[in-house]
Amino acid sequence: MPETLFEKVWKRHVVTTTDEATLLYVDRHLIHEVTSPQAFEGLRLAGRKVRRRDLTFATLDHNVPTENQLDIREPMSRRQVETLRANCREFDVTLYDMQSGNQGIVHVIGPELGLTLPGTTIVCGDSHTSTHGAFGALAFGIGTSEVEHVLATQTLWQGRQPHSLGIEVTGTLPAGLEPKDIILAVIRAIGTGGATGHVIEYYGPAITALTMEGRMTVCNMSIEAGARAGLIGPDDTTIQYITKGNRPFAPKGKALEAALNDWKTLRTDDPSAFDRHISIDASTLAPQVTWGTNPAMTVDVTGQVPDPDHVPFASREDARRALDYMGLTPGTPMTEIPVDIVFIGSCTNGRIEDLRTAAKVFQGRKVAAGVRALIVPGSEQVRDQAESEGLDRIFSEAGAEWRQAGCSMCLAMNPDKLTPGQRSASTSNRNFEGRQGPGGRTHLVSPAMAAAAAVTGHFTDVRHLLK
Ligand SMILES: CC(C)[C@H](C(=O)O)[C@@H](O)C(=O)O
Ligand code: SF4
Repeated sequence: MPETLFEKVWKRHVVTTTDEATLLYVDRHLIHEVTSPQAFEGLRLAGRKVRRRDLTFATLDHNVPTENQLDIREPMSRRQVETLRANCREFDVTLYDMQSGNQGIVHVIGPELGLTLPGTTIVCGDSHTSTHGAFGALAFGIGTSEVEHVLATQTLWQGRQPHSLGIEVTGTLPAGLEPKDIILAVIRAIGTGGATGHVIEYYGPAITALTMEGRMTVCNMSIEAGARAGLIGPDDTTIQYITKGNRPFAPKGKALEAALNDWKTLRTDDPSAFDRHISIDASTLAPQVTWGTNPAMTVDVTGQVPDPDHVPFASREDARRALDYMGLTPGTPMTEIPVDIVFIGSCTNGRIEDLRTAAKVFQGRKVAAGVRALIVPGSEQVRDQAESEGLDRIFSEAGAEWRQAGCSMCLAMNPDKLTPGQRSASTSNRNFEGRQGPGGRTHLVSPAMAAAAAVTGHFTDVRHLLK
């Protein structure tokens, strides 16, 4: 029987099974300040220790102010940050604190440090843990009580084994399009519930052609299609990323040789092994822009705000409500919608490649009058790399704000927020009501498209700026 990559990784980590559940071993446990306080408190009350401190890594991301990290004014934020610091001290867990050189969004720093490896299980109290699947890891988000269970036992109870969904992406991504356009097009095609109960595996020539950064963007948003996780089989691109960078936790020497032999076996034997399967052709895609309040409410930038009677996966009422919240009129060309704020960052698109792509569009241009553009590196390493390449100067000369590392305007948990009615072009992954601040209106786009909106003041087909 042919097996999928997901099944292979799952099987390797089964500790025990009952009629309804499976206990999985966890190779890496990543932690941030939002979902860990009660978990540590639970350990404390039970008088337990962290079972595998060597497999547990923490960072600060959601609450971090990105203008000046050291100036945390919101009391709630300050408390969460200080609590994580105190918990890491008490339980002797490694914390990548602000200004350590390795702080950043948890899903950006895991791969950077070589913590994210093929064939491993990775969990974090955060839904976008699926990002790490780009390396052929089985990575998923867990709840706070599960965080406590993993801290105490290094294992996790799972219900029934998820089904597998193969998403083949054929063809070549046209110039000016980005991995973000692939994943938005996938969610647009299958809906926000399209992968519920499944682990997605992305494959095919358009996926193989992606860099690790691009693969992470795609896997990151698996969760927005309802999937439990998303992954991509490891190949030479994966191995280059792991072995060529300065990645302290990546295997070296003999351990690396053994790992490389093992990673070769980490692939789906045959697409017939998937429970379900779909295919999309990357060469037919145009840049994608969301118009509504979930990531499936997406159109081509060359298109128009849709008629609420003809919105796939949404009732007329839901589509009307979304249009109303977004302050949009059906039939308006997407390129006539002005933006107030541009946010380039997040665990979806806050990596070095994303900043390079954005910089190409900003180079020699200015942020349009009345628009504010925030460029927020996903980690301190990304920030340092971008500065060493002079990208920060390109952004500053264009009139954009160059910030410090954190989740920033992806969600309204730190000072970077939209005010009511403000409209953003955002490279993040969620656009529900209030996500970037109460009353804020979010349009999800790629970094190139976000930069194009910044310099023109409205959504613009970035392909015209790159000619
Ligand atoms: C705060 C955290 C629990 C949350 C998540 O799990 O995804 C956040 O990262 C998000 O993106 O909404
Ligand atoms: S960048 Fe956004 S999606 Fe990613 S972990 Fe932070 S808040 Fe969640």
